[in-house]
Amino acid sequence: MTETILNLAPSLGERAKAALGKRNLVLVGLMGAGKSAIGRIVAQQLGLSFVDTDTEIERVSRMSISELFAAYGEEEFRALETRVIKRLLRTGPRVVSTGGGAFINEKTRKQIERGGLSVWLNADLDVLWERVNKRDHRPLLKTENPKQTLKDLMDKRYPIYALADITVQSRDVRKEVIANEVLTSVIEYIGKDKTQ
Ligand SMILES: Nc1ncnc2c1ncn2[C@@H]1O[C@H](COP(=O)(O)OP(=O)(O)O)[C@@H](O)[C@H]1O
Ligand SMILES: O=C(O)C1=C[C@@H](OP(=O)(O)O)[C@@H](O)[C@H](O)C1
Ligand SMILES: [Mg+2]
Repeated sequence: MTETILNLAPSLGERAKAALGKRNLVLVGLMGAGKSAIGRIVAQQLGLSFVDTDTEIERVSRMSISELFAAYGEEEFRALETRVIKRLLRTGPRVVSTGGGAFINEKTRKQIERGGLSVWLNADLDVLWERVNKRDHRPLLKTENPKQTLKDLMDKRYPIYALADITVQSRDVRKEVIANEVLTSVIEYIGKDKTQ
């Protein structure tokens, strides 16, 4: 006779979802940190919808990020990014993976602070470089020395990413490992935050 053993313990995703309640989860960090890739997995585990802000911007504008930068410049791109993120946060809860510059823009950062829990995927230069140098769709890295550009962006942006609610170290391990660390950190952070 076969016996079915039911595991009734809540999964990591279920526990993190209960902790998160109605809040959005917003991934921030530099290009190549894994925001888009990890956000998708985290959303699956939470049973929430997933949106990558660059993908959403490309959908509404019917242009690629590179085309937008070329046609309208970074300032216009940032204004569009702010509007898109505001709408996505208002219509959540969901997992939102932002583009690397979003959290650096003060207006967008305030929206994220109000509208969700932010997670910085921190990573060192070699990890980022290894990942971004395989593709060429990032307009800010179309420079003579893209690795140095990435380093300059790290110096400028890391103090600001550090303002995020939670930091998780992105590194050379399976994506699922990082995704689980994000979920565990959410549970720990909300457990400690007695104001919620
Ligand atoms: N933990 C990981 N291990 C291996 N590859 C990863 C990991 N996280 C991300 N990647 C890969 O690195 C590249 C950049 O990741 P992506 O999610 O696009 O970064 P971001 O959105 O932060 O710029 C993608 O090809 C992605 O599949
Ligand atoms: O760091 C930035 O300013 C940018 C990062 C990109 O997103 P990823 O961080 O997902 O590559 C994209 O939004 C755009 O190229 C600008
Ligand atoms: Mg991305």
